Amino acid sequence: MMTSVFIDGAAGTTGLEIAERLSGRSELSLVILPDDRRKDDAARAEALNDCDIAVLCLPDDAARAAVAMIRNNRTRVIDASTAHRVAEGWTYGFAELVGHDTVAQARFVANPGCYPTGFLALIAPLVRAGLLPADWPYTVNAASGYSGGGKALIEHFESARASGQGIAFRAYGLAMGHKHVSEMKVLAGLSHEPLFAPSVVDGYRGMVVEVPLPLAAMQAPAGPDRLRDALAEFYAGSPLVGVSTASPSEILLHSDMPASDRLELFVFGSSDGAQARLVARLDNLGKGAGGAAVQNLNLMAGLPEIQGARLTPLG
Ligand SMILES: NC(=O)C1=CN([C@@H]2O[C@H](COP(=O)(O)OP(=O)(O)OC[C@H]3O[C@@H](n4cnc5c(N)ncnc54)[C@H](OP(=O)(O)O)[C@@H]3O)[C@@H](O)[C@H]2O)C=CC1
Ligand SMILES: CC(=O)N[C@@H](CCC(=O)OP(=O)(O)O)C(=O)O
Repeated sequence: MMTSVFIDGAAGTTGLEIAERLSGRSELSLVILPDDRRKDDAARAEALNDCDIAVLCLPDDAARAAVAMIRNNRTRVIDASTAHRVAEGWTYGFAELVGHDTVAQARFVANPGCYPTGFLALIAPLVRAGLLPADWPYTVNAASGYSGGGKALIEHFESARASGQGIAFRAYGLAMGHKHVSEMKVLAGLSHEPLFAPSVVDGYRGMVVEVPLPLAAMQAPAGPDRLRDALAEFYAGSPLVGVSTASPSEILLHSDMPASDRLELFVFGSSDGAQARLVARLDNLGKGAGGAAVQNLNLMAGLPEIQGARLTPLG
């Protein structure tokens, strides 16, 4: 049976990525409003109520308003925004962590944030397995390509470059309280909010999310090798998430990285096992947004999770 999919916000950075991945798929009928009606609430309400699955690629307030426009008990929703990630009645759309069947059966799915995708992929399975403590105040250092901030940040970076005042690195979230901190805490089952230090670099897409661990000071029961093995076991068989056993001396983001829906995890450790650096590399617009939305959509539509996925290596 054909599944009808409406992308609300299809002219935005995430919306365009999802539309590209879905175009040409014969098992889906894609609805995108023309430019002159894409912000017309009557047209949006009609499309939201007519489709089987609505994918919201909107700012948080507009996403909440879109959900309120749904007047039936049938339309299913995938929300790419932060609005519903820890909200009651919503399923957190990280199938590898919450279970593929849980996503497949859900009506309301909140797509994970891009940074939390990296953090949770590393930390949640290890805390669950009792290999890392739930009550440690974790630190998250991360660098994102500038498409992570949507059209406004793309314009900011590209106009700065054009004016000869290009930005190589931007640290932000300096007042703490970034909007991604709650989902990191809740979905990893932590007692404390992580200390989150995000930044943006001069590349369009791609991100590195790192969690440094002073394992000896934490009195963690496992060393780096055991943490890596546990992650490899947890993601064994996943077509999208891989744990690297190679030991690269650097983790790179290229400024012209191709789109990819893959997520790569690394565990580096000191020779005495006292310290480790857990690192995730992903495409903020891939597994961090558009790729995750397509994976969730496939599951909800009863299709193979990687249908239409981009499986290009990130490195
Ligand atoms: N960029 C990323 O890497 C990631 C983004 N996300 C989330 O995805 C969502 C979309 O982000 P992103 O694509 O980056 O943002 P953009 O700003 O690039 O796109 C948002 C789109 O929504 C449109 N829009 C705004 N208000 C309305 C409205 N009331 N009705 C219809 N359309 C509206 C905008 O219109 P206009 O073009 O006129 O401004 C724009 O096209 C956000 O919630 C973001 O946090 C999640 C993970 C990663
Ligand atoms: C580089 C940059 O600005 N990134 C965005 C997060 C992008 C994203 O993940 O959006 P969600 O909040 O919907 O998850 C930020 O830090 O606000």
